[in-house]
Amino acid sequence: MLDLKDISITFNAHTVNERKALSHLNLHLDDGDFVTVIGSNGAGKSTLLNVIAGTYEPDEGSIFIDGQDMTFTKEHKRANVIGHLFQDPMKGTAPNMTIEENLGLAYCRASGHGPLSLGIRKKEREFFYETLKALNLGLEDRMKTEVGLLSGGQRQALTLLMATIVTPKLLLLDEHTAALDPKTSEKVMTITNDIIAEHHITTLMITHNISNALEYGNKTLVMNDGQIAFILEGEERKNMTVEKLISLYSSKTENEFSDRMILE
Ligand SMILES: Nc1ncnc2c1ncn2[C@@H]1O[C@H](COP(=O)(O)OP(=O)(O)OP(=O)(O)O)[C@@H](O)[C@H]1O
Repeated sequence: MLDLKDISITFNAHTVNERKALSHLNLHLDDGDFVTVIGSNGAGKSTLLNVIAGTYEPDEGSIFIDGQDMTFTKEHKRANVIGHLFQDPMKGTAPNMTIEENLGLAYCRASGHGPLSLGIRKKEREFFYETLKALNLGLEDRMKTEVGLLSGGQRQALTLLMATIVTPKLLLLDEHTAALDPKTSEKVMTITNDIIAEHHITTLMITHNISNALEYGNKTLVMNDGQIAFILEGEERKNMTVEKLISLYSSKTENEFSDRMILE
C-alpha cells in the first residue's frame, strides 16, 4: 500500500545547522496496517510523516502509494488521499466556522463534490449528524456552534472526523492526543481506534506513550537517528512490555528514550 524506497532528507545542508533527518529509509506498509511510531527526540518521526504527506520533498528516494509514484506530487494534491493530524488541536479546523461548515469543507475537498458555496444539503446534514453522533461527544446537537468554542478534545475529535469523512488511503497521526489531558486523550484515542478499525484505514501514528504504542495497531516502528531501528509485530510484539521495549531500544541503538516517554 505504502512503499518508501531509500528516502533521505537533510535540513540546512552545507551550513553549520546541517541535520540529516532521514537516512536511506525503506518501509513497506500493507493495506490496513495500523503502525505506531516511537523513537527518541529528533529521531525523524515527524519528518517521516511530513515527507509522506508531501510537506517536504526528499533529497533522495521515492514514495509510492498503491503503486503510484507520489514523490513529486504536491502536498495539497496528496491531501485528497492522505489525512494528517498534528498535536495542536487548533490546527486543521477553521475556528470561525461552525462544526457543520467545517465538516462541509472537509467533505467537499475530499470527495470532489464541488464548492461549499452550493450549501450543505439535507442529505449531507443528516450524514454529518450521524457521523458526529458516533463520536458520543454530543457534538451532533451543536452543529451550528463555531469550532473555536469547542474544547481541545472535542476539536481534535472533529479534526479526526474531518480527515476521515471520506476514507483516506492513508492516515498520519503526529502525537494527535499529546496536548490533551489524560482522560480526554484516552477518549480521543478510543475514537481514533474505532474509526481506523471501522474503515480499515492504513495508519501511521506517532506517540510518545510507549504503552499506547504497544496497545494500539498491529505493528510498532521504532526510529533512531533518521532510520528505522526495528519493527515489532506478531508474537514478538504481543509479548513485548514497556520495560522490555525500553531496554531493547537502548541495547539496539545505544540511545535512550526521553524521560517524557519513560515517565508517562
Ligand atoms: N523544518 C526543519 N528545519 C530544520 N531542521 C529540522 C526541520 N524539521 C526537523 N528538523 C530536524 O530534523 C531532525 C528530526 O526532527 P523530527 O521533528 O522529525 O524528529 P522527531 O523524531 O519527530 O522528534 P520529536 O519527538 O522531538 O518531535 C531534528 O534534528 C530536527 O531538529
